[in-house]
Amino acid sequence: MTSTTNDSAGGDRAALRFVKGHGTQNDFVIVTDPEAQIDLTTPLVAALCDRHRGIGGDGLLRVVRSGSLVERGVLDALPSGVSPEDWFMDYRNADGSVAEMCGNGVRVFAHHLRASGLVATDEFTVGSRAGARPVVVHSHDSVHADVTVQMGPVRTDGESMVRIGDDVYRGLMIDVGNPHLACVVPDLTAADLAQVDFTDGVMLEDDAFPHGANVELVTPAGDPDADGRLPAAMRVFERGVGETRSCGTGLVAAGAAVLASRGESAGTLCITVPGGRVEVGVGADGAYLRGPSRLVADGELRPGWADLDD
Ligand SMILES: N[C@@H](CCC[C@H](N)C(=O)O)C(=O)O
Repeated sequence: MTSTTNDSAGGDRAALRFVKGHGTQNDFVIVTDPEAQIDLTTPLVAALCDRHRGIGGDGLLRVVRSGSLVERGVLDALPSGVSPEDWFMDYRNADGSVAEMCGNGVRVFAHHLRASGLVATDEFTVGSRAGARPVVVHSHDSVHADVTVQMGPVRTDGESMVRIGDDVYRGLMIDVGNPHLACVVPDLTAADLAQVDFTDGVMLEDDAFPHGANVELVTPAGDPDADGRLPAAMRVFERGVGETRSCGTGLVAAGAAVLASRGESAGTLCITVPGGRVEVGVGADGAYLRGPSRLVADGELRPGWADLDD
């Protein structure tokens, strides 16, 4: 990539290359910055992810060497299991806020590493703020990939409620590296789920999530398929973004919540979201997420693109 320095949202004075990709239509702007030279300010990220004045995306993935983030003071220390030479997914939400993990993001990130030649093997580790995330790239070309991510531990921390419009839903507070409220609503058909109106956002219980949370509504959708996977349908409202068409960590939280609603702690699910379908596995050793990645475009931002005052 062309290196650039950004002193503010409007301070870029060199062309900035990017790749655009998505995982089940959870879409990302990908910026390769191995030595962490870009000052990823909140306004800069928000402008890049803005669908009107920037490229547009649910989030931004910076491709950076883990050790560089520590050297530059972006991270205080390497997260658990992450080596300085590992590629690190420095994830930001569309509003510019930092999040610990992004499951769909890791699939797209791994695809980009593999397709661009930054990584030459199909199995490697991606660093994230939530820790190391081993990946397997089952197949890939320059546009398509099929990727499994080991998503680490899934922790349930009790129950809480959320108001969405006039309705209140109860769910499990689940940590998948980032916080979720996963609400299983068994009597909601897939058609009812599609009608839920997120226009006014979601209202979480006071003090339940000091750093906010992502909210999933999930409905079990019948008997296991021929591979023993439980079908389910999910919609999600993401912290720092709004409603998205998919959320990988949310899919894992939803899968764990569906299993818990059946009195089970392990199993596999095939979950449909507005943007596609993924496989989720939950077990004593942690969870995995398997699904597609698409890289759709390469581009270059023009110097001065982010000037906000004209
Ligand atoms: N879309 C992501 C989750 C991104 C972070 C989330 N919005 C948060 O703030 O925790 C995924 O695929 O997991």
